[in-house]
Amino acid sequence: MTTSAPARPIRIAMLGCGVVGTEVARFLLRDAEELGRRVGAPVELVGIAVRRLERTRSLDIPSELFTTDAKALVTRGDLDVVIEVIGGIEPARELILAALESGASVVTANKALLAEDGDTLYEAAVKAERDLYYEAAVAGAIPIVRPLRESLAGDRVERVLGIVNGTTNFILDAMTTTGAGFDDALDEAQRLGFAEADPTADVEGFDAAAKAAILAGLAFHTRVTIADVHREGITEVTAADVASASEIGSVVKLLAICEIDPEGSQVSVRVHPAMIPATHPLASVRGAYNAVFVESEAAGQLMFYGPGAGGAPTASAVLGDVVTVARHRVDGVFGPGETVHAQVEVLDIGRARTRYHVQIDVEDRPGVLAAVAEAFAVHDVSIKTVRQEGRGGDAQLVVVTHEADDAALAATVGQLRDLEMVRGVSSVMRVEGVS
Ligand SMILES: NC(=O)c1ccc[n+]([C@@H]2O[C@H](COP(=O)([O-])OP(=O)(O)OC[C@H]3O[C@@H](n4cnc5c(N)ncnc54)[C@H](O)[C@@H]3O)[C@@H](O)[C@H]2O)c1
Ligand SMILES: N[C@@H](CCO)C(=O)O
Ligand code: NA
Repeated sequence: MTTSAPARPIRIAMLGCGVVGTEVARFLLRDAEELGRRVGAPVELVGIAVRRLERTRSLDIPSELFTTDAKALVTRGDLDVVIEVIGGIEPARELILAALESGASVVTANKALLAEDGDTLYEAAVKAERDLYYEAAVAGAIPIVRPLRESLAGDRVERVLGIVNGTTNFILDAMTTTGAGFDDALDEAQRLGFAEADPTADVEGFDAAAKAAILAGLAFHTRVTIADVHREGITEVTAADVASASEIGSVVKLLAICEIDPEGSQVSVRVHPAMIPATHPLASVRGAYNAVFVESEAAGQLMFYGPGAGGAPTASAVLGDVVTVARHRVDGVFGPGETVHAQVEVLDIGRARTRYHVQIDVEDRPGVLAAVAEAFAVHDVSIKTVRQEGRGGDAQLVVVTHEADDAALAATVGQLRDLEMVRGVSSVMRVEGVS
């Protein structure tokens, strides 16, 4: 009987040691022995690139691991895995490309880079015959990249609806629960540490748009970048919108929506606030949690739920990828890459179809309802329900439409605003998650 020689160690380097990196290093160092058993070879964290060494003193990580020369670390030539948790476009892109060229597989949490220029990275990984894994980039700890890329690879995904930004979900949830306006809810989110001092990327929907681009590419086997994603944030959502949603049995959520038409030739990828029925599974996603709701032909409806951010939860997703790509290195193989063969057109927002909730302040006199209904009719927008409430000499009309083109709805709203008996259109919001 012969016994095989012990496998050589898997050497891992990490770029960045911030919120996510600190937790990745902590678990990797603490659990190295157990992770090595799962991988089938010892795993060794051999270096961590940081911007400033002084900042590392307070961390419980051996000081000899740190370097400020990220380029030298990734090109040292003996690495199996490089973890990129710096974020942003450069130098992350340059370092990932250098790591792949030097023979390492890469695990990244960098949604911004993948959504802007994923192609360059995916192609470099294929050329280098190495892995590029990024479970942490979408919805943190929640397994969603791998389910789309592998588990659902034999099915036809029709729609993905995601709450993929915890900060905005926390704010909208607070507005729903307390009746607060956006500014007060944002202040509270910042005070509790759920929103950053500069909340732009979250509240303006940039973070969710990057994740939507990644999800759409995976779901529909095509290339989608952040430039293709229609984006609206939550800064314009008012307490009145939230109250109005509640009156129709709905809640307001910031959704990342990826849809394909039945012919499989056109996709819509968009991020905007929307009313969803309180009975929809996404409506019960509270606080800073994330969830991704997937509808596919054979599987039907699937929901993935959990913590979408935070150091330790995000480290869980990073380490899952590290174990997977390390196993591949031991076996001398690499995993499934991106499938981008589908020839689909990404629709302009004007051609996206959904339902709308429109709140119109009008004079309360004969002929007003008819004129309002006419404005919808001429643009081929069919009305599903109308509710009227008296307000002194004025009234408020709340119209919910059937499915219509976004451009047709915009033209309708334009015409309503021009009507002499209309005092204003106080809220326009899309309605999603209604079958
Ligand atoms: N924080 C989360 O909850 C979360 C969740 C999912 C994904 N992510 C992603 O993970 C990545 C890291 O996020 P984070 O929250 O840890 O950010 P962070 O700002 O806390 O950490 C990034 C670290 O990288 C360091 N850095 C910057 N440039 C560097 C360079 N040239 N060389 C070495 N180090 C450099 C910074 O000094 C900082 O310490 C980002 O891509 C982010 O989008 C974060
Ligand atoms: N800032 C993001 C976490 C990282 O993607 C959020 O609020 O969900
Ligand atoms: Na994830």
